[in-house]
Amino acid sequence: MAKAFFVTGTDTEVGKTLVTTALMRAAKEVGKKVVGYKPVASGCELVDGELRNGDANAMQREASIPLPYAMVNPYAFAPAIAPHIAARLANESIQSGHISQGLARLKETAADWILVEGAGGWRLPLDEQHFLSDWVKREHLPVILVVGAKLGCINHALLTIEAIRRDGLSVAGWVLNRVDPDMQHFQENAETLKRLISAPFLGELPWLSDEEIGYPEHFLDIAALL
Ligand SMILES: Nc1ncnc2c1ncn2[C@@H]1O[C@H](COP(=O)(O)OP(=O)(O)OP(=O)(O)O)[C@@H](O)[C@H]1O
Ligand SMILES: C[C@H](N)[C@H](N)CCCCCC(=O)O
Ligand SMILES: [Mg+2]
Repeated sequence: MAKAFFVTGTDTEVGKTLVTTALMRAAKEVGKKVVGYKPVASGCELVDGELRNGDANAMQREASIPLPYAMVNPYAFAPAIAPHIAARLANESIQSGHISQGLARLKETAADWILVEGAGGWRLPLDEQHFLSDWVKREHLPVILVVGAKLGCINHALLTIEAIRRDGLSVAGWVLNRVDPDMQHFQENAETLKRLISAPFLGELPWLSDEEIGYPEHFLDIAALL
């Protein structure tokens, strides 16, 4: 039976995709078959008549098993805006049942691990009544938190962890990602986060150059997830 993890972040653009693909690569290095799932994506381009998202493309590329695009990303919206607004503009509704069906199909593959990347942060609306976190709750997925190291991230990280746990879910691990190379007192902030976060620390990604960004898995230790 495949093990699925949900990757969330302290915000949008904090490195969820970079970390998700790094986790996929790290899992493959220890012999796991891994696939990725991006249930809801906004910010997509039309390719051969199908809307495609960069995050989902990257996860499709890293998968151990070749998958059709729609299996990786069932909900794709063109504008790079909050997905529930993009859905409304497209006269579509995001159904959590359909997202569950997609996950169930991935569980039927030979994958050992399924890495599910959220959109935005933890409390991401699907419509005016539902959140993506409700779906994660329903699926009982352990959560991996990506903390984008920038001023304000301590508060965002602690509140996100509080919310995940109040939702009855576990924080399987967290990653510190240096999204801002110019952050002042990075080390002191990192020490504070490590002291205050009581969940397995999976590693720290430095600000990566164009050459290094292809190998982000070397900064992670996935032992706590195995
Ligand atoms: N450690 C890093 N070093 C260099 N560039 C980084 C690093 N982390 C993230 N980036 C870059 O920052 C951008 C945002 O990262 P990423 O797309 O992984 O964020 P995200 O949280 O998945 O965003 P979204 O909410 O849109 O899904 C990307 O261009 C990525 O390559
Ligand atoms: C387009 C962007 N990169 C993300 N995929 C969507 C982020 C939505 C955030 C919604 C919110 O919480 O305000
Ligand atoms: Mg992403």
